[in-house]
Amino acid sequence: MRISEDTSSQSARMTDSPHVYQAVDVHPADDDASRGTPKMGSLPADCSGLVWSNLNYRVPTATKGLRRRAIEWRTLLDNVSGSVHPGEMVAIMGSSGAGKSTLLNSLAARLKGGKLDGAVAFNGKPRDPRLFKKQAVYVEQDDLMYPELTVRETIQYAATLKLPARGYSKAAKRARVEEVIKALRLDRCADTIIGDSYTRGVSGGERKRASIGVEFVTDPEFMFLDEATSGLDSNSALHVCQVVQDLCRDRQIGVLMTIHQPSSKILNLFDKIILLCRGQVIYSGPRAAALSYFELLGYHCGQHENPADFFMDLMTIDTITAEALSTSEARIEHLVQHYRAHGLGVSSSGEKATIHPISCSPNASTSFSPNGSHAVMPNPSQRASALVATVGVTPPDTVEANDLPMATKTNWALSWHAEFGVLLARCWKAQVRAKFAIVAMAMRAIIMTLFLGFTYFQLDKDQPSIQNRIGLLFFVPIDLMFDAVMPRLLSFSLQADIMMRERSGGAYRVSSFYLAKLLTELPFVLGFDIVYLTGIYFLSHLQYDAARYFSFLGVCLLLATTAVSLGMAVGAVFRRLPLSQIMAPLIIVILLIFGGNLANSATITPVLSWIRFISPVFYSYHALALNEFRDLTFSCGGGDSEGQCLREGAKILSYYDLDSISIGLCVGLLCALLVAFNVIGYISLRYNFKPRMMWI
Ligand SMILES: Nc1ncnc2c1ncn2[C@@H]1O[C@H](COP(=O)(O)OP(=O)(O)OP(=O)(O)O)[C@@H](O)[C@H]1O
Repeated sequence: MRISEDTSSQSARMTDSPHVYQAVDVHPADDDASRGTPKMGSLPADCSGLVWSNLNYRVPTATKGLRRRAIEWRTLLDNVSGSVHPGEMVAIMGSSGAGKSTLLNSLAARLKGGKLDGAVAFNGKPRDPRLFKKQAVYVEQDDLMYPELTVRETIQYAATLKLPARGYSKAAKRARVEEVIKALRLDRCADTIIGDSYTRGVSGGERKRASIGVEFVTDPEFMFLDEATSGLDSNSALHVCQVVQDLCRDRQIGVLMTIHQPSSKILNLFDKIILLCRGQVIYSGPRAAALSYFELLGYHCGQHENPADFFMDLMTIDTITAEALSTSEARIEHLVQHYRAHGLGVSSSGEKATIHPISCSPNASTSFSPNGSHAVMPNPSQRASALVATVGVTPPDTVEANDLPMATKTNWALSWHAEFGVLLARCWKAQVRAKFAIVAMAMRAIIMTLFLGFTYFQLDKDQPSIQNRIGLLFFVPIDLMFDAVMPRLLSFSLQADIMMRERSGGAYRVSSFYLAKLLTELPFVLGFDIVYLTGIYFLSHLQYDAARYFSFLGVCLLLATTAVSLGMAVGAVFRRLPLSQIMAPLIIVILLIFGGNLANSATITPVLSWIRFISPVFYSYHALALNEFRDLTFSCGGGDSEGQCLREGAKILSYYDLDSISIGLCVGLLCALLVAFNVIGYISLRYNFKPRMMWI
């Protein structure tokens, strides 16, 4: 690439030479003709596809001074305009940090925070949040899917949950899944599990195509893809892009994707490219015309050079030396300014004509002049006004989709019961296939049974056995708490992220997901707990009495259920796995300090002593102790000369301050905590995992 020319001489050439402009008159006749699109000058009434104008996005970056809080704003998108029409595949390119994802997210209404303004239209109208969520799908960079499910099952569940029951019978949904599998060339791996870093599943390219299939199954009109080729080898990347191109052409859907340094083969698949540098456009137009455009500005792409590398070099800010830095900054400034001032060039007749990004016809110049003559959109604000005037886009205030009144929300594809059934089946399938987790739970149950059972083996009814019983009955609730809470965090985090992605397309309700998740966690936890609790009950020789055994089991299982709910609540409240993994043990430790054994509640400051009332350990420990010690008599061994022997169970309970509440009350309050934790978990899941959408 030769980009070392003096930019002032380039400017001079650009502005002085009419020949240059003639050559840059990039109206690919074949493109227009083949698509039968209207020519410039006659803006079609139906401006199909996605059109945006003058997007500006700023984020607050810093506050200055100790007293005065002055917010600094950083501009991430600066007057960005463009369009993607049906059947068109468009790439957003730029170096790292150029703003590619920011632009993609702003168009997909997925930005979080900051200030966005400008105008966006879809099919000639402002985007309707409830419709756009269905019309346009977003394939995220991280392919979040259940690792235990096969490709076919993954796409099938997406179809079942997202395609409306009215209009799609079960057979029609199955047929649609097979169609998608075929279109994405996933036949060979359709029955292979997705897999993850622990379990081998499909390849990276297949995984990406499966992830596209999950979104494409709803037959969208538009597809956003974020870095669809990242992490893939060149062949897989090409394959993914070819598949996307086929979908785009066959279904006439618009495709906008961010891409990092594509190979020349991949680049050639795109109809248009948008080159971004520091949030500013240096080129937006037909891919085929880009090299001529830069050529005429004095930047030559070598014959054997990959054009994508050439574009990347053009956009790279060279920070190696001060001189290189100023040269590259000057080059970029010049490219930005030229693009803003002239668009892509002027017509061969000498009139200025822009192939303007907010064109309503693919690759055609846009003119808003009524007589149809070529005209330039002189400046960004005029372009925005023109878009407003011609396609009726009035930038509304930013709203969040979930803040819309109920009446305007999207209808759910399935009834609550049907949705719950599908989610329950999916969660259950994923749970039973997580063999590693099941084996680990079984091992834990066996090890703890043997360890505790033989530590407290066949307790007598003498004085030392009082301490052992107390220790065992306090330890069991602690162990159940850790065992129920900690493993829940990881699976909850992954599945809640999947839920958020699915809900951003309006797939299902939070309540059905939450209940399905809770109910699929319980059978394994409670099943292994029954084995473990029964083992230690009989090995340690707690009271051999059916009623007492079932009370022991009942209280412990209620505690385990409460703890599973606590685990889900912690995962939902703290949102991020690393944070919830730190907070969960902290919360458990606090609850066990106030569990009634380690600290005497009478001596604790009232500021803290209330914590025992929200501690499931406190209630379960009390209930288990009451269940065991009531009516039990202990021997005093060598006599009771000091009068310190504790003979009756009632006295022992009183001595340890365990007789203040009844078993019934403990059970009732444990149930209250169970409900409270689930309410907290559900509300937090609803708000912390809410897909935040920013509409303009
Ligand atoms: N919310 C935010 N607050 C502050 N800066 C942000 C925010 N979001 C993005 N940025 C910054 O904006 C710039 C553009 O980010 P963006 O993720 O769009 O870049 P990108 O071109 O997609 O980069 P990459 O290819 O490395 O993913 C980056 O410098 C990034 O640090």
